[in-house]
Amino acid sequence: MDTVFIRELAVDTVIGVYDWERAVRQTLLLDLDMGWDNRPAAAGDNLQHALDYAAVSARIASFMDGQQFQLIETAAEEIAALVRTEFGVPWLRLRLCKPGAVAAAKDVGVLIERGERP
Ligand SMILES: Nc1nc2c(c(=O)[nH]1)N=C([C@H](O)[C@@H](O)CO)CN2
Repeated sequence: MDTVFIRELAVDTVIGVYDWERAVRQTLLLDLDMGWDNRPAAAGDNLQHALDYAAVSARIASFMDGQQFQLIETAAEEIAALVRTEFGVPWLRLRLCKPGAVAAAKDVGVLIERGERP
């Protein structure tokens, strides 16, 4: 199984458990590794057989634009389900970061793996 990946995708959304967070938009950063067989796309040099990272990125950004999750755990779970269902991704690893959430930390977030890696 090959991988198609996205690094540091910035998505703006309403996210957080505190009152002030319900009234602002914040930026999350997302790293995504997606299992995919890249050989058919390479053999035909054809995007139609590829997992289109641009389409995945745009869909995630559009989805998160309209959400108001409290926890990044929930956001990560929903993004993972969307990518697996809509793009037919059998396995993924998603790292969702909320930079600045803890002033003394460089970064905080969650890392999840969903699906089976063939
Ligand atoms: N495991 C988590 N811990 C915390 C979250 C979260 O989403 N998952 N969120 C917050 C607050 O919203 C925080 O980001 C505000 O700075 C606290 N802990």
